Amino acid sequence: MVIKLAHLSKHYGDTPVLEDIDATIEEGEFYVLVGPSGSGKSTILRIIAGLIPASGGDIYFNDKKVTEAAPKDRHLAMVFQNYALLPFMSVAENIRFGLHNLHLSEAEENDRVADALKMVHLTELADRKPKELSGGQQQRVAVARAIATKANLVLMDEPLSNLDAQLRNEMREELVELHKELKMTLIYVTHDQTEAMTMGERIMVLNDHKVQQVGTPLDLYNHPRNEFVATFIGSPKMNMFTVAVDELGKTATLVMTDEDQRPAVIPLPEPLPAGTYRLGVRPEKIKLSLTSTSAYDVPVQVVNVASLGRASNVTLRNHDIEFIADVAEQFPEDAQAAFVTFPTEAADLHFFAPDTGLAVASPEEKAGVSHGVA
Ligand SMILES: Nc1ncnc2c1ncn2[C@@H]1O[C@H](COP(=O)(O)OP(=O)(O)OP(=O)(O)O)[C@@H](O)[C@H]1O
Repeated sequence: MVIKLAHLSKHYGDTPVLEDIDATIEEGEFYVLVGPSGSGKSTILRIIAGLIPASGGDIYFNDKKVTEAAPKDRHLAMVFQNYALLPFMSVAENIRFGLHNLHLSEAEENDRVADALKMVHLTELADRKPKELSGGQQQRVAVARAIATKANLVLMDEPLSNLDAQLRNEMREELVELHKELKMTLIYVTHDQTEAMTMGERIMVLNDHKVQQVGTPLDLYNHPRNEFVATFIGSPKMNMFTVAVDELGKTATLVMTDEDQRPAVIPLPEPLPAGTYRLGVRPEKIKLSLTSTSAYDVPVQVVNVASLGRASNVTLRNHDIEFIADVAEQFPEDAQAAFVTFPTEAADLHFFAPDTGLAVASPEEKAGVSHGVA
């Protein structure tokens, strides 16, 4: 099923919740809606399901307009955060209950329940009541109930958020596998960018009632089209600096309030018009060493070393600018001072206009390679 959202909007009274949302979700795609709390993700899902009306715009399923269609006529399945299992019914009965509206023969119902149970590895627990299951098992029942309907479109709203970290990881992998097997169109809501990045084939990033960017995980990571996406996607976050590009457009200097040390000057791989920019640099692109190694490195104070075992996230300060280097080694925890080298590859330097927050197009993008909005 191909889902199209055209100029979708929603407001409650004067309060806007969604503004002009455009998207095409392809047949069989695992499509993730991600954004901070209140950005309107669940509202989009509920409008697609027909549970709430849009204030404006249209929805199409395979080119058929369904904007006004009743939920039962949309033939989709939904998995909610709270699972919504019926407590007095067994696991099998809960799954069967989801088939009620499809008017299948009893034999067909039995087959679908058995198949769904097998797919989520719950055959053994078919006769248990939900309260006799762990959180992860309850989640599996909710997923089984959705897949037993064989709906071409499945909507999931933060389905893993009640699970502990390890179980959440396992369930992420299981859902990705299940989707590969069943190939239904899946629209998945999460506020967790890691979840979006690990699961989604394409991701819509929402903020401030609007679509910020749509792309594959690597599109968003490598080519964020604005400062919001740049800092929302990735962990630890992309570092943001205010820099001044010189008259010749050949260097960017970190703008600092305290001028008594040597400023950080970054040679630019490609010239930029002179002026003030916001510069984003991913923490793993900042080189850190205990001794000075080049004319371009910058002395920094070490504020904190967070050891992850195989890597360290090191918080650094230069004058009043704090930023993080993510180094693939165990950095000495007692280090007080170090030297950083900023990257010099164009791909690792993300420039944004300070007023609009929009990415300053690289020559590649000017040549027409797009990392589009919708
Ligand atoms: N019935 C309602 N009346 C008024 N405002 C509402 C109503 N339902 C939702 N909102 C508001 O709409 C905005 C978007 O809500 P929505 O649930 O879609 O956000 P979300 O991105 O899914 O957030 P979360 O991750 O917290 O669930 C919020 O600011 C919310 O307060």
